Amino acid sequence: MTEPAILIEGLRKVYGHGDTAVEALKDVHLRVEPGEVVGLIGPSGSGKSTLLKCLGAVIEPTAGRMVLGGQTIYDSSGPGRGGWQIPDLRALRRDRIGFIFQAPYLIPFLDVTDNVALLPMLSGQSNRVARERAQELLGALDVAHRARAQPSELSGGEQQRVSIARALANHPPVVLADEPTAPLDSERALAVVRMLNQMARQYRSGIIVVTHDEKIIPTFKRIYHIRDGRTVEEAGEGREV
Ligand SMILES: Nc1ncnc2c1ncn2[C@@H]1O[C@H](COP(=O)(O)OP(=O)(O)OP(=O)(O)O)[C@@H](O)[C@H]1O
Repeated sequence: MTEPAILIEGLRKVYGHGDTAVEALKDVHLRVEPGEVVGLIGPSGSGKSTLLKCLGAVIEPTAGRMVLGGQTIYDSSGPGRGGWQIPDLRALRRDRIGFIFQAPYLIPFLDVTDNVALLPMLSGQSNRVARERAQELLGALDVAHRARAQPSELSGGEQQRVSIARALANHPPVVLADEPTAPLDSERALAVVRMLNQMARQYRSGIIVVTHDEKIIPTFKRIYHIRDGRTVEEAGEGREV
């Protein structure tokens, strides 16, 4: 059996201490295979952002285990006192996790190619390799013709496609997408989902999409519902897009 792209077991996160402590995640279990896109759905305050922040190594969980691309990154029962199992969390975020947000957040003074090539360059790839990767991804996402444009010259949909290319530029085993389709109309929202599925298959990434968007929820084959800090897995409709 292949290693899952993402494996989370018994994840718990408590904010604060004593009387004011908030147990945002109580017992989260989740598994995403390479090439798979899963939905993460839950009401406001259920713990979705907290889970993404733990997975993205932005905040430290309180207990449990997280494995990304076969490597244990956090284990509260791990060696020593338990906790993070890798020394350089910044390198982990840069090299192994792609982030897609509701807004594209492109760097306004870099052109489209440089926006995508920046991360591979920061990870030590040569200029030539980083630009080749950027061109390949821009082609796959149908924005190659805008490669030399500035972000301000692009439509909203084009900017979002460039932000997807940027998230995939280091071929990360894990991509975390936080409400990536919220501002888009139905057609564009479904196009983004189609691209995420295609990119997941092509680069063998596991993708988690946090969403409230009724337009795209029927497209997931598997959905994790999070309620009151606990996850429940459910088969989705898996509608073709
Ligand atoms: N930094 C923090 N300090 C204390 N409590 C927090 C902090 N961040 C989140 N919480 C609490 O943790 C719980 C889960 O919050 P979280 O933001 O993860 O939910 P969410 O599902 O992402 O909600 P939304 O859909 O509204 O963004 C909530 O009760 C929230 O008030």
